[in-house]
Amino acid sequence: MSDSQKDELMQKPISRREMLKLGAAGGVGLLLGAGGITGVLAGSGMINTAKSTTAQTNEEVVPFYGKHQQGIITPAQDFICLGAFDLTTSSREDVRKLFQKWTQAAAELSTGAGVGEESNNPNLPPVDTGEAMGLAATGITITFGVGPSLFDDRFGLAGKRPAALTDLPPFGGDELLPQWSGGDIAVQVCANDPQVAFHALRNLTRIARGKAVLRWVQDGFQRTRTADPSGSTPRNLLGFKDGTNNPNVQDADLANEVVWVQPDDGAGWLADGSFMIVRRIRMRIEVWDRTPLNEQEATFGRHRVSGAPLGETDEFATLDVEKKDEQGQPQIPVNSHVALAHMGGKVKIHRRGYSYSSGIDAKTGQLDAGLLFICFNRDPRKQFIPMQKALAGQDKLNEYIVHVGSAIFACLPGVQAGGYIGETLF
Ligand SMILES: C=CC1=C(C)c2cc3[nH]c(cc4nc(cc5[nH]c(cc1n2)c(C)c5CCC(=O)O)C(CCC(=O)O)=C4C)c(C)c3C=C
Ligand SMILES: [Fe+2]
Repeated sequence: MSDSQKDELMQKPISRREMLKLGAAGGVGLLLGAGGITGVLAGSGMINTAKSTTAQTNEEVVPFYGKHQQGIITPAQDFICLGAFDLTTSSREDVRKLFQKWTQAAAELSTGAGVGEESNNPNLPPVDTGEAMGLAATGITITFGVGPSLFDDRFGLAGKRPAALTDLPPFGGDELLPQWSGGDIAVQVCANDPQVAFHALRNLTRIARGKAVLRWVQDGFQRTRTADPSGSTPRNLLGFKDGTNNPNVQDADLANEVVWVQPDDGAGWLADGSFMIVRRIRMRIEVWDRTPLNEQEATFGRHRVSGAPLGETDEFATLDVEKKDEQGQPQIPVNSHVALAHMGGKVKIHRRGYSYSSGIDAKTGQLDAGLLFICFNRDPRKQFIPMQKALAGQDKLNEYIVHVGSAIFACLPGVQAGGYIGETLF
């Protein structure tokens, strides 16, 4: 096995079954040397021999350490728990220490373990909160980002603010609420189990006590892999397949073009990181549910059942916004969501959003549900912002949605074992 094959193997989420198959074929021995399968699984975090708060077996472990943070181009897990924090300290050293502690905890949590050493001291609160005890890692990823406000005058970091970490401009139709917007730091936890995801954010919040407090938290979900083992494109709460024409960011060249900040982009410390945009977009579900099918399809520019562009039958058929029907009219309405978001094929973003459902609006009795839109891009000034400007102006979908929350974060580069997230900044 070549070094690059080994690297690729170590970066990929790998199931316990796959690891056992590899072991049987002798591949694991070759890869990791002596120690046997138990050593391999312990080393990979698939079973934890050191802590009693851990899972017995972990079906999927995504390695925490690497060139990039996980949770950005990692195929989306079933659940998200996204928290934005405000710092309560004004000491840069405190912030650095917080990131060091968070890095250690996140690396532990990523293996399916609890945080810290269990003390069993009856006179002290347990170190880990315990609700994930015995649960598998379920592909958990924890991703850290910093917002524009971190670069104000509190920490002496103003000179390091990347120009691309700009405050998002107001867009037409925005009805943003402060309780769903902004934040000094974002912690995105994704996992294939909601309790595993919640546990991680809760324990990271606990670690931050005295240094940072939660500003807002939003949970989200997709259909689970149990409901759709084939892993076809998930549907959003308006019933349409959502994610079909995402760029293939497993292609390293495309990911470098669309997602990853490059060393000469202007902020060297952020190279291999990415910009995350979060928009909490509420759907006017009750209005949509009274809308005829042909109108719904014209709104997106795609067929509801197949997900194909209008006039086509295959979900992955090329989106040709120039194509005319028999009457010489555009086959895909020019004000449809995809016609506008396509941006002539010249501007791309990597979308990684989740549906959310947060009860009802007490004033109207209507559902507070929609899309926790998340995208990653290399430079929001050239990607997300012009795209959202185009959508805010004309998108037919605007009749059925309203943006109520907004945030932008610079997701820090990945780290190797021994380092800490944010080491190039603090
Ligand atoms: C500014 C970026 C975008 C926002 C905000 C946004 C909101 C939003 N989108 C949907 C549902 C769908 N979006 C689809 C495609 C699509 N959307 C964007 C960007 C934003 N969407 C892009 C770049 C694309 C791809 C365009 C292309 O080149 O084809 C689709 C179609 C299927 C797909 O390709 O994913 C759906 C469905 C909702 C419901 C929503 C706000 C609530
Ligand atoms: Fe969209």
